[in-house]
Amino acid sequence: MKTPDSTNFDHKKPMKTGVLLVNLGTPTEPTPAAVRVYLKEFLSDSRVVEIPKVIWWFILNLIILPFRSKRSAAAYQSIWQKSGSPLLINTKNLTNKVAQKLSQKSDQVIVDYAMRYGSDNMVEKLKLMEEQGVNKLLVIPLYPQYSATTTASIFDVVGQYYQQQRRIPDIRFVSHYHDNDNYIKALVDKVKHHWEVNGKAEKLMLSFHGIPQRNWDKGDPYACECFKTARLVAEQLELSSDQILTTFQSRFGKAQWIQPYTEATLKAEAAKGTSSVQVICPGFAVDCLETLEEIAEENKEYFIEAGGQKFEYIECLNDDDSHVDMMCKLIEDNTQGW
Ligand SMILES: C=CC1=C(C)c2cc3[nH]c(cc4nc(cc5[nH]c(cc1n2)c(C)c5CCC(=O)O)C(CCC(=O)O)=C4C)c(C)c3C=C
Ligand SMILES: [Fe+2]
Ligand SMILES: [Fe+2]
Repeated sequence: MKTPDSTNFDHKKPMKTGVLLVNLGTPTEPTPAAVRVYLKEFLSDSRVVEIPKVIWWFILNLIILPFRSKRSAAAYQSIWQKSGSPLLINTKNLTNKVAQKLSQKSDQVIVDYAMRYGSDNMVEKLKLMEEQGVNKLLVIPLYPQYSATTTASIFDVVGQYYQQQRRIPDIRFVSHYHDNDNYIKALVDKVKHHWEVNGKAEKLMLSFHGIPQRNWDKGDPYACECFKTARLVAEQLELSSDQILTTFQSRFGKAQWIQPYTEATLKAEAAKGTSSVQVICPGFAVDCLETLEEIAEENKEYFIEAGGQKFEYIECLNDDDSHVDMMCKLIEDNTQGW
């Protein structure tokens, strides 16, 4: 029993700041069984699919999971690396470099990554923070543009976790960084570097992951933030409106998603005589299935089959120095006063 005389108070323990970089998550293996487990958790999140639970349960379990797990597993197999899923590898690499850079300034900051779905989940990592004596916590979803489907879902887990805890740290949450100067500059520099090495294509496409049009109509600011990112990048690259294409990929299901669609735009551009495009995906902090397979493989094929000559994919910021620097600055800005 603790009393005012107890000697086991922890007032003298060092105060640690924890930084959790959170990404979507990925299957543990590129097999239909592992992809099924991952998709089931992901697509059962009511932030991701807003269809009433009972109806969605039947659609998900009887139609989507049996077919999609096989199809997606084949896609994952085409990009899988020796040490695992690109999304996981790239997220770990970025985190390690950010941790390394921040450790040069302070030994009281702990940086880790977590995944919203699947392994390395957020609860596990939040517990680990607590065990290491973190009493100030900064959570950064690795989504530059806010969406309820992604960012808010991460917030939900933080809320649910601390609902079960007696002791809650100081908590800060970065809900977006779509117009952050250093993020825009990192994208601009990435494109400029690509131009220096490969020359300039006729058009630069900025392809973002889509969301349902209904979500936008109901107030999700995601599309507006994507268009703002694209506008800022185009301005700094001094591209005119006919040299830049802002599009949305990864449509899921039959409902209308935000447009223009990446696939339809590439086909239309090729058909009207555009011979070369370069594509970058600024909504993804690191390369993953949606960029390496869907854009660099599948959409490249659509463009070339429709008559295009040259299609170049420009990688995500991944663990580039510019990305590490911008993340460190974002962390410093958001831990002011701690
Ligand atoms: C970048 C932001 C993302 C938003 C917004 C987003 C919304 C969203 N996604 C789906 C359905 C799927 N997405 C899938 C993969 C996937 N999605 C994102 C990011 C966003 N999703 C990433 C980074 C990835 C890649 C994961 C990896 O392992 O590399 C998939 C799984 C793959 C597949 O079967 O195609 C699905 C399904 C919905 C429905 C949605 C918004 C409503
Ligand atoms: Fe997605
Ligand atoms: Fe996809």
